[in-house]
Amino acid sequence: MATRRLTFVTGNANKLMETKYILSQGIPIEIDSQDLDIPELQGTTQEVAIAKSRRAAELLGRACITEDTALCYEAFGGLPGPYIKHFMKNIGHEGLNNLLVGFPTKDAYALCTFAYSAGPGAEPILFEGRTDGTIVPARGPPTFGWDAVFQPKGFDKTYAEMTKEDKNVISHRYRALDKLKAYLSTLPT
Ligand SMILES: O=c1nc[nH]c2c1ncn2[C@H]1C[C@H](O)[C@@H](COP(=O)(O)OP(=O)(O)OP(=O)(O)O)O1
Ligand SMILES: [Mg+2]
Repeated sequence: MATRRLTFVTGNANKLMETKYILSQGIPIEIDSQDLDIPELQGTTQEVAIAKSRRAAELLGRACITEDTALCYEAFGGLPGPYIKHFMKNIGHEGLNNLLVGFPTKDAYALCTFAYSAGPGAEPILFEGRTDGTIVPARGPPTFGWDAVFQPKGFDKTYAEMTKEDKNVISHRYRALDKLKAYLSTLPT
């Protein structure tokens, strides 16, 4: 099978690393990356993902993938959702816990939305992956975003405490990439 090449438009080195790792397990594909400054709109996770994909393909001038990660609190009807980056930056792990003081449920889900664009003007195609979990006081290395405060359901470790092999077979990103992989394998290389 010929190796497919695809550009991942992202400024996040950890996302890129996990994505390369997960995709390398399935299909012959080479991912390069471009860090383009793309404004992220407000809206649903799908609206945010579609707008980013469209703009990335326009700027790049060819096919690409983009990815948006949301962290959705059940107690807040899915917020912070796609705005988690700003919450994380401004209030940190402790703040992400403190938000939930007084709320009956600490349940949250991580939602990954990959978007594939065949090129400028093409309609983006979305691939979503969701992992359910709970928000807990930080445990594990603070290397990647909110990994230390998210404990997936059925595990006694946070994402940050898990090995990459373990996180990358149950994560929101893995589940979305599983669908993207299946789609890519239907396209000509
Ligand atoms: O598996 C993850 N485990 C923990 N934290 C994570 C994960 N995946 C994304 N994150 C963080 C990064 C950022 O604070 C926010 C998503 O924001 P998001 O706009 O999608 O990412 P970004 O701006 O860093 O990179 P990009 O250039 O691809 O938009 O959640
Ligand atoms: Mg971003």
